[in-house]
Amino acid sequence: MGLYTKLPDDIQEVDVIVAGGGATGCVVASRLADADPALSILVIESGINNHNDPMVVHPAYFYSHIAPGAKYALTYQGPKSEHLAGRQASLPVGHILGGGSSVNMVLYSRAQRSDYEAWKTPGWSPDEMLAYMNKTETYHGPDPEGRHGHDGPIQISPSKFRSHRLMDDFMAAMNRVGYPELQDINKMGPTNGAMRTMSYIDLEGRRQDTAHMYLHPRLQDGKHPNLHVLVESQIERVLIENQKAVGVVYRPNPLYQPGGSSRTVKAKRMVIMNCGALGTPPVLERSGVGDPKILERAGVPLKADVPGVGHDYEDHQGVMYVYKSNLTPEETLDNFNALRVDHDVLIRNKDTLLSWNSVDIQAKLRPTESEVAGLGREFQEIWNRDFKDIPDKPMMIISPVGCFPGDPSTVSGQHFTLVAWNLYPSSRGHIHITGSGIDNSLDFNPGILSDPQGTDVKQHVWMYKKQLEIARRMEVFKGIAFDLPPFPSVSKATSIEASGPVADIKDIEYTAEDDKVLEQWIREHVNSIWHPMATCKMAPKENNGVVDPTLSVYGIQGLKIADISILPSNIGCNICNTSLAIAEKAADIFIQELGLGK
Ligand SMILES: Cc1cc2nc3c(=O)[nH]c(=O)nc-3n(C[C@H](O)[C@H](O)[C@H](O)COP(=O)(O)OP(=O)(O)OC[C@H]3O[C@@H](n4cnc5c(N)ncnc54)[C@H](O)[C@@H]3O)c2cc1C
Repeated sequence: MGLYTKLPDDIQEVDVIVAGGGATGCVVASRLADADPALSILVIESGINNHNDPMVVHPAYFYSHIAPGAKYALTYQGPKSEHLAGRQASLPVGHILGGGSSVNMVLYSRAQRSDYEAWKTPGWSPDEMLAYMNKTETYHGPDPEGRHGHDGPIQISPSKFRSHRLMDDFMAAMNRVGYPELQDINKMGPTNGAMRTMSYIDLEGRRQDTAHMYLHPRLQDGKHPNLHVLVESQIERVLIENQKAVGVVYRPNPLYQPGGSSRTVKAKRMVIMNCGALGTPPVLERSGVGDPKILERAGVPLKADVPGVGHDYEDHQGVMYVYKSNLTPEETLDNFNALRVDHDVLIRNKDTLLSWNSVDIQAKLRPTESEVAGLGREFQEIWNRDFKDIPDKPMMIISPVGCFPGDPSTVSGQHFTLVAWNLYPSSRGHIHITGSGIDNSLDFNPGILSDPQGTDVKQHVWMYKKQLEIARRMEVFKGIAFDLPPFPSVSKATSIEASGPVADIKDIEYTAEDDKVLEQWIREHVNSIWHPMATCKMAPKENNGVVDPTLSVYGIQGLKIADISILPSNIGCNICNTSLAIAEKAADIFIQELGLGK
């Protein structure tokens, strides 16, 4: 048992290898270890150990994880894209034990009932998934309808710090534009309104990543002698013999241990892929599992013809709208992010600010029928097909963020940001290998706004207008801090600031010409909102599926996937909750298949 940076020589073979120790990998390994302490399990994680790291434990450090050069994240960059006005989209993912759960924004957010219904997969219905969501959590919010878990390992609590003026003001502005406050938008019921957020933190305000909540306690309790965790080590490929996964080849990660050489570990019973939506497809392809054309181009011998690998990448796409405000430095995270306060003192004093992810409200919204009609015929068709008759399906999430989302030392004054992102874009991307080695570059294209009908950008046109109407009705609003789209000077769209009481503000009117300008501006500003998924879908093989409902990779025995890459289709939320539920469900499947715990 133990956590290693170098695997002891005597561990040459285990029962199960968990490839990737991120949000899902830590859950799967822990549940298998509980089911049978005699089962030998090896988790192999590319990043470093996260144990008690203050930058992990305190959610206020979130912005350091998405900043350029972030220590605990890997940034994937797409190609220059005409759909993004020649820009390259970039996307950080967790690269540390606990993966995304160690670096994410700790926002607790669940998918809609209709999301799981759309999967149409036996065993994965909304109610079956709800049981697994509940298994992960101990919910400290009001739960009159019994929709949450109350004895799981992950605590869900409100932040100990709130920016009250920003929070209450945003909620009041939401009401003014017609959206109600809801007690719980995460109960898998109808939603078209806003709630005060809950976070993946305990009552002390500490992050609840899956390494700290699942893995570390089992490594330390003396009851899981066969649970091993190797960090700072990259899986190069899965070893496949006679169409069966029999182990992995890994190497010390040169970022932390330069000059190391590759080594093989055998798995007697199962290899479980948990490298995430951008990590799992390249490992499969280097192992010979994927689209024969891509493998041939990369010089990898084919082991299983599974064309869906790395295909159909989905994500959420957002714009951050930054506003000047009359907030005080005590009401935003800017001083913290700009190191204008002494972090050691905050930590020593257990300051409540450390528990704050800067987001106090999350709203899931739908446009009205007349707003839909205003977005054109093509969008109306998408709406009629995908949204109209599914009333619990939101089109956007919007949240007020209590800080400047870049380097705050480059600006003066206090800001707030409205982050608005669309939930079910039609655009698709991909991630593939270009060569057989782990150091060969990846062909990654998130495909943002690349849908041929051009309706994703229309969603953003609606979101731009809606978020601006909300911002203008906030008492803390003191003008925009982003470059206004270059509307014609005579356009009414240039008159943002209104005089008089917020209750009297009228909506801005836009012309068709304004909308064209807006579309181009959105292409210049939109980016991924850090939710890569669906690159190894659970779906029939002929529909680009990679795994069946038991999470078995088509054509290879003993090879499973249990991370967010298996999502059959997009979900209307931040995606950690669904990742955790997938991991819990996966563990139950594997425990049964392995005949454990009998
Ligand atoms: C910046 C950011 C903010 C987010 N905010 C939120 C939020 O507020 N709320 C929410 O619900 N969700 C959020 N998410 C999403 C959520 O964290 C992810 O959906 C979740 O972590 C996915 O789990 P996973 O196990 O599939 O992948 P990951 O958690 O990414 O784990 C994959 C792991 O595999 C490792 N790995 C990859 N390749 C290899 C290899 N070859 N060998 C060995 N190890 C490898 C990685 O280092 C990583 O630790 C956020 C994500 C990010 C990146």
